[in-house]
Amino acid sequence: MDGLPETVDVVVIGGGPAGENVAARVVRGGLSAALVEHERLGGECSYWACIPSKALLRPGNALAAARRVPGVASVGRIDEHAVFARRDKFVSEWDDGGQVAWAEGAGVTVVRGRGRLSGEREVTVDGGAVLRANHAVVVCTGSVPVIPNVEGLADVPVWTSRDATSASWVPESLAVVGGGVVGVEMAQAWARLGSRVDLLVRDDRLLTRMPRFAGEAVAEGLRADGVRVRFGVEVRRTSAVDGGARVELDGGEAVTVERLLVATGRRPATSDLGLERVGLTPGRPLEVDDTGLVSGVDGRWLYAAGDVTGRAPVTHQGKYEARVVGDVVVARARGERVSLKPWARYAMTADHHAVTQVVFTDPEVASVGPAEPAEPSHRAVDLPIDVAGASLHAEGYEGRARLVVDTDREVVVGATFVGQDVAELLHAATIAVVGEVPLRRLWHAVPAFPTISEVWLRLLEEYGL
Ligand SMILES: Cc1cc2nc3c(=O)[nH]c(=O)nc-3n(C[C@H](O)[C@H](O)[C@H](O)COP(=O)(O)OP(=O)(O)OC[C@H]3O[C@@H](n4cnc5c(N)ncnc54)[C@H](O)[C@@H]3O)c2cc1C
Ligand SMILES: NC(=O)c1ccc[n+]([C@@H]2O[C@H](COP(=O)([O-])OP(=O)(O)OC[C@H]3O[C@@H](n4cnc5c(N)ncnc54)[C@H](O)[C@@H]3O)[C@@H](O)[C@H]2O)c1
Repeated sequence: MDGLPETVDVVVIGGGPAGENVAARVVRGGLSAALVEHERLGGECSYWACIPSKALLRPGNALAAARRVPGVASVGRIDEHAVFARRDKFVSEWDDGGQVAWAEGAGVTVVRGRGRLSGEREVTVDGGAVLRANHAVVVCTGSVPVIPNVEGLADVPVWTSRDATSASWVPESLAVVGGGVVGVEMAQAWARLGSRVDLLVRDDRLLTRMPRFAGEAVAEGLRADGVRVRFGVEVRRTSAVDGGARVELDGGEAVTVERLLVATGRRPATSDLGLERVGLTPGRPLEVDDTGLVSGVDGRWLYAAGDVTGRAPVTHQGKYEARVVGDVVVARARGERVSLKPWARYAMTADHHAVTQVVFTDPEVASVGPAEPAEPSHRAVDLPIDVAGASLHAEGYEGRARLVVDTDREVVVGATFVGQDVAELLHAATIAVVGEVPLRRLWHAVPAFPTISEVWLRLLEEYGL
């Protein structure tokens, strides 16, 4: 590890989207930063999560959209080789050379190897190099999949989300365990690429953190693609058959498939990080305050951002947290006072009130803030998306929209949209929530005709304006 600085202002462990953003902000603020990454710079999102999964979904969504427009002369079929080739381009053939060049160009020192905390402001990298931080260590190690304890799982060909996003062949049949975001996105992507898919869900609906109508619409979309969606089923045991897996369910029923995708959630990656050296418990999320400062460690030097905190495990919220942490570390290094007041310059307030998420299935689900009324003053305003823009967009357009309104303050606190191409409706809702725009002022934001956004007007009318 020749050439490493002996001390650096900030050491960041984990070079996913969160870690890269912390390092870049710190350097922008005039401090030096070392970014320690033991796999690929860019993290899960770039190579095995957001990017490849969306590259696999987009062709199917485009084809389905074209089929909903009578008069589009000839609509082809999905060419899986072209889909995989485009996906491979988006993940840079799993080569992080471009990311390393970007980081170094931004003035960040990239250090290859697994980093572990070895004392106050100190990180030891595989091979024994020790990095000492003048100001802070920031943990951005992300998350790892949770694999359920099912008898026989070790003996069958299991896919995790890494396999499901990087495979370049289409299994004849695929069972997907888990009705969360990975489960529904990958069930649809692989069904549209040609697999016969069984989606095995232990709950009574999909996407349990979204409004019930969202899960119902996605289930209908999956069924239209031939996915067999089964609710209330638990995998009891699995066994190997003919290069595939026999999956036995509670109640004695079984399915035999070529591959079994386990999509049963993720947990923060903190088990091999040296947390015990600083008085914290390995395996637990890193609890942080709204500046990203880790609780339970004295001296204000340990911060965290991204999936590892368990606050809002999506890329864009992790990057938001990272921008806050980077700026806070710079501000505190300059001796500036940092306010924790909601919506202050250096507080991650959006994590509590305005987390955004898009599920990129067909139909899409786009949400911000609470899915359901969470306080006595909250009221849900629900409508089908039934405006001219929608029916022009796709024949027989079906969608739903919900606003959660705080009736005391008369502001929108949450919104959910379900339907084809609703993802781009989301930012308007996010601005309304974060800006606490009074409904009576929102009334003057006139949606252009004929767009799907006209549903905003209908929602405000439904509320009573
Ligand atoms: C299939 C799938 C699809 C997804 N799609 C979306 C999506 O469309 N939109 C969205 O917003 N979110 C999506 N997510 C979630 C998103 O991937 C995560 O929220 C995001 O990657 C978190 O970023 P992060 O920087 O916190 O962690 P990660 O991206 O996990 O990066 C952490 C990095 O730290 C490194 N690391 C870990 N431990 C160490 C160590 N001790 N030393 C050195 N390096 C270490 C890892 O190698 C990794 O590179 C998806 C997730 C999955 C699984
Ligand atoms: N578009 C996006 O924003 C996007 C896409 C994919 C993933 N992600 C993020 O990645 C993370 C992981 O996604 P995920 O879908 O794996 O997790 P999740 O928590 O969203 O869903 C996990 C699902 O697995 C089920 N489950 C858990 N244990 C089980 C068991 N033992 N047997 C059967 N079912 C079980 C749960 O009931 C749930 O339905 C989430 O935080 C998600 O938000 C985001």
